[in-house]
Amino acid sequence: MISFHSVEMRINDVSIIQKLDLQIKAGELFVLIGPSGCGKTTTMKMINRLIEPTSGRIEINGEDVSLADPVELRRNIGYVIQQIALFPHMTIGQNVSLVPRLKKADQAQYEKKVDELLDMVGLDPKVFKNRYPAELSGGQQQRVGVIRAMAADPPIILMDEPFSALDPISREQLQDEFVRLQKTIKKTIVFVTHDMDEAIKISDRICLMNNGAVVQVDSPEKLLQRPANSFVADFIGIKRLKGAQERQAVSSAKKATLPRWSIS
Ligand SMILES: Nc1ncnc2c1ncn2[C@@H]1O[C@H](COP(=O)(O)OP(=O)(O)OP(=O)(O)O)[C@@H](O)[C@H]1O
Repeated sequence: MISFHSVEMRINDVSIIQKLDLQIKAGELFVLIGPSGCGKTTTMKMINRLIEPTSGRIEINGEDVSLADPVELRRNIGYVIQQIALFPHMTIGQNVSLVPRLKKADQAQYEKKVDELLDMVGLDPKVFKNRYPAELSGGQQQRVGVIRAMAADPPIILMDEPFSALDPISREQLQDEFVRLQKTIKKTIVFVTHDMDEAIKISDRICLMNNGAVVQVDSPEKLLQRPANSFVADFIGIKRLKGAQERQAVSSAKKATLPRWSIS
């Protein structure tokens, strides 16, 4: 369990995060969503100490993270960001197994693990394990980034808009694979997104933030059925409408670029 106790973050006297109290349960997929600049990334980065709070306390299983060695802490917390940076001179297999190798895990065991992980996200290990990142599409690289964060089997994974650089169709595919994967691995995942449909599809609970504060934390069903106030209702409505419009625009553009004879 990750818990925030009256956590505040200020930069030059400007309040970025205001008295945040949050409990993220072990094994849940917890989404942080809210308008741009509301403090989602800051909240997430305080968990692995990439950002330090000005006051308050964050605990992981009752241990104060401010007392943990940051390097050791990050070794046990997977981290996936929007622009996955794979090492270009390493094969996909080497990229995925980097952390277990650094942790001196058993060679044969992690070879097997890499194959299993590649399989889980629909990348045939026989085809992809020995390829280099430049030989993969953006969506395939993003899949590798997701499983790389899982290779060392960390109990917690932080994901900051991991699918947002993808086109809507690849994004939906990867979301489906991710939901299936999480059902098997049951990690504690904190996931930042701008996409309300994505949040509804993948999450156990959604935390909607505004101006550095939590507005509502609930299951997707409850959030949709019982928004706490008009800000929540408006946010859900506007975000879902925009998402639908974006998907429609991409699908129309794809149709327009297909040869005439392939349109049924
Ligand atoms: N180093 C910094 N110096 C000054 N202000 C900062 C700094 N880092 C973040 N901020 C401000 O803190 C606020 C929260 O930023 P944060 O990146 O956490 O928001 P976010 O909700 O993740 O935004 P987005 O959805 O646009 O990525 C923003 O107003 C941002 O401008």
